[in-house]
Amino acid sequence: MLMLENLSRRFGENTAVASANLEIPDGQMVGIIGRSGAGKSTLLKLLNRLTDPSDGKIVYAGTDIAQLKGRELREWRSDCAMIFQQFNLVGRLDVITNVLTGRLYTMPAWRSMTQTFTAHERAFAIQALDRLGMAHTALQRAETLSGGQQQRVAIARALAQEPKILLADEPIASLDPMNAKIVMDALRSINQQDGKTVICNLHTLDTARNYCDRIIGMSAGKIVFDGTPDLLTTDMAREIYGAEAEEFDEAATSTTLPDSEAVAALKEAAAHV
Ligand SMILES: Nc1ncnc2c1ncn2[C@@H]1O[C@H](COP(=O)(O)OP(=O)(O)OP(=O)(O)O)[C@@H](O)[C@H]1O
Repeated sequence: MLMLENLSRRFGENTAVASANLEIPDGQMVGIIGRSGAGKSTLLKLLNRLTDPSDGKIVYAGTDIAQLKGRELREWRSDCAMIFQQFNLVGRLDVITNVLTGRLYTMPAWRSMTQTFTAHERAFAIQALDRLGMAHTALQRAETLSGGQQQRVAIARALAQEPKILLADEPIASLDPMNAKIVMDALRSINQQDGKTVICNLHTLDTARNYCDRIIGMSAGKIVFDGTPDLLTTDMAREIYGAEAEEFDEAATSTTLPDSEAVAALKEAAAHV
């Protein structure tokens, strides 16, 4: 169980995350939605301590994560793998080396400095790539892959960390719909087959509805919705996405497109607010 207790992060006068309280049981797939600037990325960064809280607690299995330092903090970051919108691979390195860097967290310091990997670690990395359908690219330079392929490698790298929790910050925002589906299917399968907690920031409401057990809506740093997808009403979506959502709704009623097509198109547009 991951618990946030009155967790806040301020940047000067600006409160990016305002007193967040959440309990996330192990094995849940959670989608965080909200407008640009709502505080979604900051919340994820707080979870793996890429940024430090101004106030409050993050508790996992009884440990206050906000207090960790040194080796314990490194171990937490290893338990809590992060996937980014821009993949963050090292382009000039081959795919397998990129995946193996996911193991660096778990190695003794001398081995991580020399970056020597055992046969077992290499086999593990290939297995992770194979799971994402990417084993055949193991020896290719990462920069030669498409965006969708790079994101699959980034997920394999996260798996190589053997994390307890997978955090994904807009994992499909740079991808076309087909690759977005492949990446979201992969995250859902890791969640369901391995029982890992997956928490992802998502721009598209539909994606959150289709893939997540639970949706958290943020607005101006606050959690304004927390529930199952079926509880997320149009009114609530409007509160989360603000005025723009209303404009999209109004446009939906005046469009000449057939209803279902119009709604789908508008939802897609609203998703990118
Ligand atoms: N390092 C920082 N320094 C100052 N302000 C920051 C910093 N990081 C985030 N903020 C501010 O905190 C607020 C929340 O930002 P955050 O990136 O968490 O939002 P978001 O919901 O993830 O937005 P987006 O969907 O555009 O990524 C914004 O007002 C942003 O300007």
